[in-house]
Amino acid sequence: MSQETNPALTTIFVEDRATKRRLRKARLVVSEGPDRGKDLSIERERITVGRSVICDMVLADKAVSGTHFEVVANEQGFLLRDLDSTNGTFCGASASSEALRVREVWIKPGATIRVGQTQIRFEPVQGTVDIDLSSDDRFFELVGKSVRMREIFATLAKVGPTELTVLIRGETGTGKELVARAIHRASRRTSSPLVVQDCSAIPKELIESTLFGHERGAFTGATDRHRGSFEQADGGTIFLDELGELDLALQPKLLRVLENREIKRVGGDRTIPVNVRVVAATNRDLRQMVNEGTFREDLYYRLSVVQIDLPPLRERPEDVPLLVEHFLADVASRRWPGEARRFTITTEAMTRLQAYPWPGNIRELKNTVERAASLADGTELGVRDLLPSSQKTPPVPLPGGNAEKFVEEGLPFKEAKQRVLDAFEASYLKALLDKHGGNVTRSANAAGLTRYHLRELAKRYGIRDTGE
Ligand SMILES: Nc1ncnc2c1ncn2[C@@H]1O[C@H](COP(=O)(O)OP(=O)(O)OP(=O)(O)O)[C@@H](O)[C@H]1O
Repeated sequence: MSQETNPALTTIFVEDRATKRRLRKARLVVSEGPDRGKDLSIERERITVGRSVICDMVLADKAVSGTHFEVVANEQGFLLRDLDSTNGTFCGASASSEALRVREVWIKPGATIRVGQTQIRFEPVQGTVDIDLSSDDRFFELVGKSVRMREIFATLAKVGPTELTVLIRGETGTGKELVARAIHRASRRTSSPLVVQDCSAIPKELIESTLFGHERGAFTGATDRHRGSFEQADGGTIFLDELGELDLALQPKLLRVLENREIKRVGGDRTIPVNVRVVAATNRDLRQMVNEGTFREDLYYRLSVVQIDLPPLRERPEDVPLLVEHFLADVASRRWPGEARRFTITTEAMTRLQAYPWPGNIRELKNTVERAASLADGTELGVRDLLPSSQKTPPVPLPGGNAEKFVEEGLPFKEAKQRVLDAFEASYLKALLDKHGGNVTRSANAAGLTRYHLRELAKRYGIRDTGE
């Protein structure tokens, strides 16, 4: 992958402090194909092109996938990334040169992109777009000083007080629930309830009645009338966590609530109006699921009015010191209430924490720091105290048998489940890739995963593949 030197995003500093980001404008122009003449100005950090209405540039070409490719602007340039399209994305320096099928490539002005029967030119445009950064290092309970987090804080400050539906995307432990809480607290709904509903934690047959409630006698065991999460959240906010796990059959019902703001209890025929703001989160790429037909396009369209992409902690190590300080102060105030005693941490230990990739993100960092501080004899923490849990303890053996241990340790359900899942995903992927000689295409086919999803997982667990 050859790299462009001209950054698409530049950070502007005032006296050592990043104050805003500047995006170099560019545009995509369709030069051949059914949509000839269509163009899209790139004025955001990420744009998607494909046949689906959820895309920023919608193409009519039948040989183009639902979400075909994206262009991401960052400090290195504009990155073109194929989104696991069926017919591939091809790129050449100009229309006449031989185009190469690409998975990820830095594109330069004048580059020609071919998808299906369509040819698109990538062109520079005069001018820039300024992206605001918050001047604060926190937003309600969220802490972070990195440019990416302060950009998110600025967005949250803007969308919080509105009624807009928000979709939060991020790996596990990146703070999606905390973002949802912050949105609720920044809204005018803050004196009404925030109802948190983890869609992956409810058995399939109960999800409809959990969300929308049921009438007495609606099904065996429904001895009383039950108000669902939407009714409970009336006047407030509902946070639908792990939305990617929501059964396809239930998705039209959720869509109806978003469109009409009314629900029907299971076993009832009365429509009940609900005044609820919806914030949803997922650790999956829902665009990809739309492409695969496992997530409804119209529902995604409704949900993604505002999208917040939470970066993994390994991409913002500059946030680690502030987070560590925040968690240590928390433990100190619990351990020595009313006293000024504080924990400190050696420079070497902090450097190690910043260098570690944190697959469990902030949740893992928080647990590591809190455990070390709770067990420490003194107030200075060194490298030995702070070895991340995953480096200290042997990998968790697969399910069964361990549940009692988790409970005994007082591990929250979510975290215990995550540990087992992580261990499973890592060993499954490793075995899968080993079996297929590191070949991604064959491994993905054998496991019924998309190449894109498989590569994302491999990246997360630091498992090497051949890239084929
Ligand atoms: N920016 C942050 N500042 C302070 N604490 C944070 C931040 N982000 C996450 N945390 C803490 O890390 C833990 C995990 O956060 P949270 O539950 O919001 O993550 P999540 O993305 O919703 O995880 P999952 O996908 O597993 O549901 C929580 O204890 C939360 O308080």
